[in-house]
Amino acid sequence: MKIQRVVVVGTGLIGTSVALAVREKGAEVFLSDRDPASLAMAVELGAGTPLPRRLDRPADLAVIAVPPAAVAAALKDLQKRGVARFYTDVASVKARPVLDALKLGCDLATYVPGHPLAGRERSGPAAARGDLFLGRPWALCPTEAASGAAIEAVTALAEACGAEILTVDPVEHDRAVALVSHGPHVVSAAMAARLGDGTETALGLAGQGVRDVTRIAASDPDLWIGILTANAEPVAAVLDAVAGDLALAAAMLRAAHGADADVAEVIMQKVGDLLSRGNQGVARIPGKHGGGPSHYAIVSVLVPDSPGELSRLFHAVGEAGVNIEDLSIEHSPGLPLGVAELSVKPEAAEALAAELRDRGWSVPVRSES
Ligand SMILES: NC(=O)C1=CN([C@@H]2O[C@H](COP(=O)(O)OP(=O)(O)OC[C@H]3O[C@@H](n4cnc5c(N)ncnc54)[C@H](O)[C@@H]3O)[C@@H](O)[C@H]2O)C=CC1
Ligand SMILES: O=C(O)C(=O)Cc1ccc(O)cc1
Repeated sequence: MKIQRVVVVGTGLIGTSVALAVREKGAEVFLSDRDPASLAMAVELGAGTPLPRRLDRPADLAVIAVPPAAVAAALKDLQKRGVARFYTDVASVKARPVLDALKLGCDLATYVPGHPLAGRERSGPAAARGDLFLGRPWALCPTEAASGAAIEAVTALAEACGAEILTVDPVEHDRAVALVSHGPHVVSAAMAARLGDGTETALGLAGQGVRDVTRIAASDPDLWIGILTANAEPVAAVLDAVAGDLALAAAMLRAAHGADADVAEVIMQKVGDLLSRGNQGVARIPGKHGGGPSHYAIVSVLVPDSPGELSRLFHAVGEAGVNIEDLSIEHSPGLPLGVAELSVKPEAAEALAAELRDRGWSVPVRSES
């Protein structure tokens, strides 16, 4: 099935990313948001046109991309207005929206709850990207009431976004994401919160490790309060287990400190066990399927920390005829250099690196996918 007309309600990060992805596949997209500024920006970005109060005929599918607690009411309203033949949502929790929809008397035959396991730590349409879902898991949680045609339509949406579909029961979904998404979010926030007490010197020494561990802690607290509230018990169970490991590690470190070397070595085995279990856990995370946003090659360039240097670099890349697909800048405060990581099409990377070196830029030999 090809979905040709899509309505997206909630033009934030996820809604606008879905809209951009299906637009790229040729679908006609109608957008709606309770915040006129979000809607205007999504339209400006080319994600679609504003949803009129009445469509001449229903869309194939409506995608509800609003906070979890607002999903069921939006579904009820859209179904009442007959906006689409089928409906889905993208909320990070699944059991609660289904229960709410049931309570509000929504039609569950045309509704297939969904959740793309892809996102960013930034909110709003400006952070959206059409390739956000490439190769990422997309959970579908159809209830028994869902019609085959509804499942087909929502499957077609996830496929059009380039995602890998996984069908899972809503309650099992929520337990699973407590482990792989919601628990990690709180752990990241807890570590990032410690940085509030850090001295300037400590923060000046921040390297990639602390950035990796705390990246998602920059996310919108209001959105996450809604997610955690709707998945409280499973998340609490993950946090208890993590807290147990951390408390044991702290106790062992104290016990080892000041103990005789041979005793300390035995005590530190316990901490070593945790680190080894950590290695095993990381190894269990499946690689991304298909080509995701990170299938670009990265060309790293050392950039002096002085005015105009980045603009000089971008000019040089432009002169080389290469498009920058994505960009990140690693810079530790106080250091005279930063590293600009330019994501470019893999076939352009080698020539770009050579061209930049010719122009006097320092480009360490490294290219990753
Ligand atoms: N942020 C992330 O990385 C991910 C978020 N999700 C889920 O996607 C949904 C949207 O999250 P984001 O796009 O990150 O949030 P966002 O804050 O970027 O966008 C949400 C948008 O919904 C609008 N909105 C809120 N209530 C509304 C209503 N009743 N009617 C119409 N518009 C309404 C807001 O004005 C805002 O523009 C949430 O349910 C979230 O759990 C799913 C995967 C990843
Ligand atoms: O930023 C990231 O890497 C994420 O993993 C974001 C994310 C947030 C919420 C979700 O429901 C799914 C994914």
